[in-house]
Amino acid sequence: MEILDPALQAYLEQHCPPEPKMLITINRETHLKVLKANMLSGHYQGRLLSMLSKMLQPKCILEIGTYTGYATICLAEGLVEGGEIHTIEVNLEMEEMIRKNFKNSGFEDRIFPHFGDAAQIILELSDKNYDIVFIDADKKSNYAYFQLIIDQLKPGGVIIVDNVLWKGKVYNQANDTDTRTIREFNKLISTDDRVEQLILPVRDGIMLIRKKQL
Ligand SMILES: C[S@@+](CC[C@H](N)C(=O)[O-])C[C@H]1O[C@@H](n2cnc3c(N)ncnc32)[C@H](O)[C@@H]1O
Repeated sequence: MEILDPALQAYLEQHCPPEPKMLITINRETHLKVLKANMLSGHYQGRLLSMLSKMLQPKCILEIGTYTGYATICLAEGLVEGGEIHTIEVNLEMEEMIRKNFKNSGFEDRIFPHFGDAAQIILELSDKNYDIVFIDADKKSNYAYFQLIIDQLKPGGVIIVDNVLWKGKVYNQANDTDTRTIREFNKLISTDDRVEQLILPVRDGIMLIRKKQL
């Protein structure tokens, strides 16, 4: 899932804050016990999520796609006093590990895990107003999630979307369904007047989407 030169990636990791101990444990355990461990955000991207969260000082965050909870904890690091993060995971087999990781994270009282299909659970959380939304689940639903949550995103709030460069395929000749879907998503966002957006060439491509102030 890397588009960057591995030597550059290693250099970036050497020059960012160290990975907290708890996250090293989750990272290692995910690689040992869970399939598709490359889905986990990892050290550098995790520190980016943490830094963005600390800069935005969110009161309420939504994450779509919990996996083993690594990014949830990174995002929780920036919550203001009394803030909360809701995170949604469809794979019920992950529940035990997710709950254990949150219990050990030091943020247990602020993290609210939800288990089920994101499209349904987003509707159940319709009373929330978000400062940050991290979209990192089934990529084909990215635009549906964007449409579902945009009205609940506060003006100035930020949506972070993972994997928007799709291993570099979006800007190459690739024409498979997944690549076309992500290309279309990137295009739709770049022509939406409600937001301004920027793609960062981090890991597999991170899009920052900021909702304009009214
Ligand atoms: C890329 S992983 C998330 C990684 C995590 N955000 C991190 O950075 O460590 C994607 C997760 O989304 C979950 N997922 C896929 N489709 C979903 C859906 N419709 N609703 C909720 N979760 C979904 C998958 O089961 C998987 O655990």
